[in-house]
Amino acid sequence: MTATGFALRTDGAGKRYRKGWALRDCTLSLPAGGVIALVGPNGAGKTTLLRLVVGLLAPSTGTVEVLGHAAGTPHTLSRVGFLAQDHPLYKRFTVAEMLRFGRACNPRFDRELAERRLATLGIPLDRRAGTLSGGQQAQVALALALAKRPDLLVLDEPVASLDPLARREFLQVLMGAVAEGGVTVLFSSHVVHELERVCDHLVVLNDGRVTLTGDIDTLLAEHRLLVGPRTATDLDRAGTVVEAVHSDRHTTLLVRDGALPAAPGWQAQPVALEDLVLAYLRRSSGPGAAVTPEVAA
Ligand SMILES: Nc1ncnc2c1ncn2[C@@H]1O[C@H](COP(=O)(O)OP(=O)(O)OP(=O)(O)O)[C@@H](O)[C@H]1O
Repeated sequence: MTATGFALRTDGAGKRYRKGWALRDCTLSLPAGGVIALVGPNGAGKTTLLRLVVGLLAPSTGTVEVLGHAAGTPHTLSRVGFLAQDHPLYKRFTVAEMLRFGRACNPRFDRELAERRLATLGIPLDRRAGTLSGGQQAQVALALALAKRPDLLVLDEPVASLDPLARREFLQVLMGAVAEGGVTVLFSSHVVHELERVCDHLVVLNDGRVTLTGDIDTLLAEHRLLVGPRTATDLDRAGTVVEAVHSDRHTTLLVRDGALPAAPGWQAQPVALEDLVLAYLRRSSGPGAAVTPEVAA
């Protein structure tokens, strides 16, 4: 646990490259413990945010606090593990050599733990990393990162290049490590439909801005799909309309904290996490809000 109980707190954090802003006005409070998913399309700013968290970049504006201390300071560096995109490994090293290397670089490195994990997965220690499958390389990189016994483990799109089976196995190992306790996981992903099963918190980024964040169960409880006749007259009780979709005969509203409209013919349905994320992404990508003039009027 941290002094503040937060794994990550940012306040107005932004990062500007020469070309422009990659991340703007990012304010987050994410609790320690559990799994946090960072979701967004290509170029949304996910890698930039993760690099600020692990101290590889300094913010241009605002602050980034990790485990109760400023990111990138000695307090945090030894307690944060980072697995970059494509799980970079020294391809000519054997797995055993990489474990020795990890031990030499990190005083907290738990080599026995890594060896146990790799034995369970049937990954031989005498194989060179370059000869392992993509899924096995990802598992070796994860075992190395977990052996550092970090309080916060940050993974940049760890499953993007893996097939569905390898992805599932990777996430299982990750969840097992979280269940053993002591580590908060922050990872970025494009694969939204698997997140509900494995994540506790969600951050959605689009075009460098946070468009949605919160506890996943709470977000799903707060949002509903309201389906009714297309020509609705009483929508004033529909709460905050995140998105409105019209077919010839029906209107479907994704609402936050919204009661069913009083007009006849309306039904409420739960929303799936993937649909929720996609609606917020469409909303923040579009020219303004998703509430069409027809419905908002
Ligand atoms: N070193 C850099 N110099 C200049 N611009 C950069 C640099 N790194 C990222 N950017 C720009 O910042 C924006 C956000 O990039 P970032 O890599 O953080 O997004 P991302 O969400 O991780 O994307 P992806 O899913 O494609 O990896 C993009 O417009 C990108 O072109």
